[in-house]
Amino acid sequence: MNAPLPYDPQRLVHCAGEIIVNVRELAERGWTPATSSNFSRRMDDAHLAITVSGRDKGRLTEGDIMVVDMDGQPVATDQKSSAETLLHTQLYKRFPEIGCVLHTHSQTQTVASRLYAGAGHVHLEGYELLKAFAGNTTHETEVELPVLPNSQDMHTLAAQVDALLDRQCMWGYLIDGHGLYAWGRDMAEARRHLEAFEFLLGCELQLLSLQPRSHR
Ligand SMILES: CSC[C@@H](O)[C@@H](O)C(=O)COP(=O)(O)O
Ligand SMILES: [Zn+2]
Repeated sequence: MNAPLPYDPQRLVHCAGEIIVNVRELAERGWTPATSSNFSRRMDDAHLAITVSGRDKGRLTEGDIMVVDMDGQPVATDQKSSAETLLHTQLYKRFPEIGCVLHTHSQTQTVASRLYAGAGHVHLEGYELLKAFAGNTTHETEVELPVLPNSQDMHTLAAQVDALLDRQCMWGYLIDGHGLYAWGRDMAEARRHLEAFEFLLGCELQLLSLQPRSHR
């Protein structure tokens, strides 16, 4: 007889369904090219539902979502979770209120990460859409979106993220030449944050391209 699952299977069905529906829409916008990107949803205090590594994120089905514990270990499956699982679990472990982490590779995010890697952040100020970030109530505010150097070593990346989180409250970060991580208390909030970053980065890139070369 099989051992009982340490999580609620109905919760997995619910979380996987949310991931599949939302990620399909993000993929249709071209934000998950060539199997890139990864997505997760907190199931309970000890488990998250996360995409299996290497899958085409535009065609996810229930079999492409698996369960890992807060140390990133697969639970009741021999599938391999996202290569970037640690960047998800570190957020869930640190912030019990976080319920969803979304990582995408749109062209806007990738170009912005290259342009602002030297500065180490993208400064966003004066936009009405800054109110999309939880806690902001006016456009008269500033958000610094950090840009981290890329690494294939997840422990190096996670250490950089932890150092940033020690210093500032944030809802996302860019990785140079790579993409964007954004999160929130639930899927709707994480998606709102992701879409807001995408829109604001697009605005900044367009403003830059409209500036005369002498002012750049
Ligand atoms: C296809 S290249 C992108 C990957 O290296 C990685 O950055 C990524 O986002 C997807 O990795 P995955 O292991 O499928 O979660
Ligand atoms: Zn990635």
